[in-house]
Amino acid sequence: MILDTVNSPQDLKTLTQSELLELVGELRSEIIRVCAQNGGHLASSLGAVELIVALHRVFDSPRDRILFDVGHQAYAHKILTGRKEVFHTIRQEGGISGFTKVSESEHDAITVGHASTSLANALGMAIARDTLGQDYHVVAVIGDGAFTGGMALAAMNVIGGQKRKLLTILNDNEMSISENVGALNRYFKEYQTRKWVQDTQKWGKQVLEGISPKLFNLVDRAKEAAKLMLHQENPFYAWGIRYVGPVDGHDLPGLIHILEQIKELDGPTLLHIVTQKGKGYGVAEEDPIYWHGPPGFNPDKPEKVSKGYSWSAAFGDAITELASSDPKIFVITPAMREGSGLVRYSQTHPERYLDTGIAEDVAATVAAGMGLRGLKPVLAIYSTFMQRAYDQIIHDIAIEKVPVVFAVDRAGIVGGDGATHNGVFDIAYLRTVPNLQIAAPKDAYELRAMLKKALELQAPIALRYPRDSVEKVPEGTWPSIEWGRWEILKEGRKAYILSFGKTLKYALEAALDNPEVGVINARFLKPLDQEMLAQLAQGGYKLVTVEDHQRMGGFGSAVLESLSGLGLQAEVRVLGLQDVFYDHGSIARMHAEAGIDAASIRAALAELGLPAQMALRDLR
Ligand SMILES: Cc1ncc(C[n+]2csc(CCOP(=O)(O)OP(=O)(O)O)c2C)c(N)n1
Ligand SMILES: CC(=O)[C@@H](O)[C@H](O)COP(=O)(O)O
Ligand SMILES: [Mg+2]
Repeated sequence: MILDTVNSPQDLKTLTQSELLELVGELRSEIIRVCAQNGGHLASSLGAVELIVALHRVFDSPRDRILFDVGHQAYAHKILTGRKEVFHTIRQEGGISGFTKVSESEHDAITVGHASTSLANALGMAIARDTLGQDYHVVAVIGDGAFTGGMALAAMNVIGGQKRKLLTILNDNEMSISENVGALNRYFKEYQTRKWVQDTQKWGKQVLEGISPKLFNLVDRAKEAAKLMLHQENPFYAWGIRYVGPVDGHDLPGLIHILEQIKELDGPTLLHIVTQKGKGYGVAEEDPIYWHGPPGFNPDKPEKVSKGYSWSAAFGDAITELASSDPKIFVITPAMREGSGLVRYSQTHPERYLDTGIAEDVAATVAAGMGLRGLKPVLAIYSTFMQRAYDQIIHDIAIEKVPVVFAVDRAGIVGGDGATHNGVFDIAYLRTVPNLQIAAPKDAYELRAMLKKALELQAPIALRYPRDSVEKVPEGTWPSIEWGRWEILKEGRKAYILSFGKTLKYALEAALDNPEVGVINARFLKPLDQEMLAQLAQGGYKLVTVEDHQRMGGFGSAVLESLSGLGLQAEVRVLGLQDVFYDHGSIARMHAEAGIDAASIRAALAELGLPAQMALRDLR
């Protein structure tokens, strides 16, 4: 195995071309083997293997900074940069991250997981390099999906204006998680099919063979001048960025050659490479959507597995049904059709469905525009990605109470994706926004009831639910709900656990067999059910609040603030996530570590003088 001899990128420098090609195959096998075990971002990583080998052959990491947007395509980079022995631990508890992470390796230039940040980061590094009088290369690798993000496009604008030496590699596989969308995607597709583009590529390749970097510079300038006439409408030229491409991103010798040439060029350059998502693994090439981030599978007999009935599916089914009888409903996703459970909706109501690409900010403001003009927009968005739309939520939606319903998925700790993807800030950042209501259903029945009612109320309302499975509800079931009222799930004589959503199960478990302790489904997080809260305080009940969200600024804080506002006192324990970032790993274990699981609730109750009546349970 060539891979056995490669312990750092330096080891690539001495390999022959055929050894490098062999290495590409070995890397693919290793990526497939480990993704089969752990799950992971398979298709994206398979598509970037040649590029990563070429980059480490030509550039000199960690001196040169190589930035991977999202970081989900960088598995080969991890293996080649000293992590092959631990690669099998990727995304596992205590193992390496599924994305690049500065604290994990000196070769990881940025900590990432959210899309479209690489270019601004790269520009910052280029500015730091120039300001400090240093000399190294900065290379940003960004996918066509991540390129649809406003951050990437706005950074391009600054990069073009700055004219600093910086290489952007656009890894174009025509896919985001689902098919990529938008005008640039259309442009690139069409651009590649033009005969003169293909001819110039061939010509360019021939001319480039065997010429010195100096001469290349001259040829490049001449070519550039010629191209400028042809490429009149090329957006990169308009931005003042040298465009090279499109080139075959799986032609390793070709890539190495072109990178060696481009490396010498001054100013900002964009290399456009064309790759295939899932390259080298039949099933992933055929269905890169499923194999974007599959759970574990049998590598010899790769089959799709059902991930069970998820909250996302429950939302998707409910909104599909609702939209069938309400022509004003319009659903928006920022590039998360599959993850948000919207495949069925997008097929049933294609005329009332919009994928904005990775542009959460735009998605929120598009929803605002729709809401202002008579539609009932529903923005399906992951809690973690909604962070990108905070200003829009305040400025474009909340101030004027524009009726936008937010279906906030992946709320809480998410597991394998780790700190960048945990949806643990949304209550804190949303509850400070006036006019915005927040609710969290306990099951799919409540989700349906809340969604229907939220659309009737015509107000900005966020419904949050976790990355989890949920019991399916028969079609046509539309329970009603008393809006704003909490629900007593179990009566208690001395204390109540207030919780909602996923952590209700811990609350029920902790209160089981303990007649002193009751459980309340505190499903309305803003506004809180002040009436019930006042009754609890006035009744002298002790309270424990539990949430799968940061303790600071979350639901428990809201309870304390409300009590203070009501001029009431109660003995309260607030259980929530600690003031730290939670990495990838087992959700249950992290809940235990954070102190929000059933055992932690019991401990909090014991502190309040309500020890669990374990004897009863243990006797059974
Ligand atoms: C801000 C943000 N929104 C959404 C996502 C979810 N997401 C992760 S990868 C991806 C698609 C990226 O497509 P591309 O950059 O072309 O990479 P590919 O998977 O095709 O290699 C999306 C939408 C994210 N990581 N960050
Ligand atoms: C890299 C990225 O952001 C997505 O691929 C994400 O990992 C999807 O998460 P889910 O699996 O929860 O949809
Ligand atoms: Mg792509």
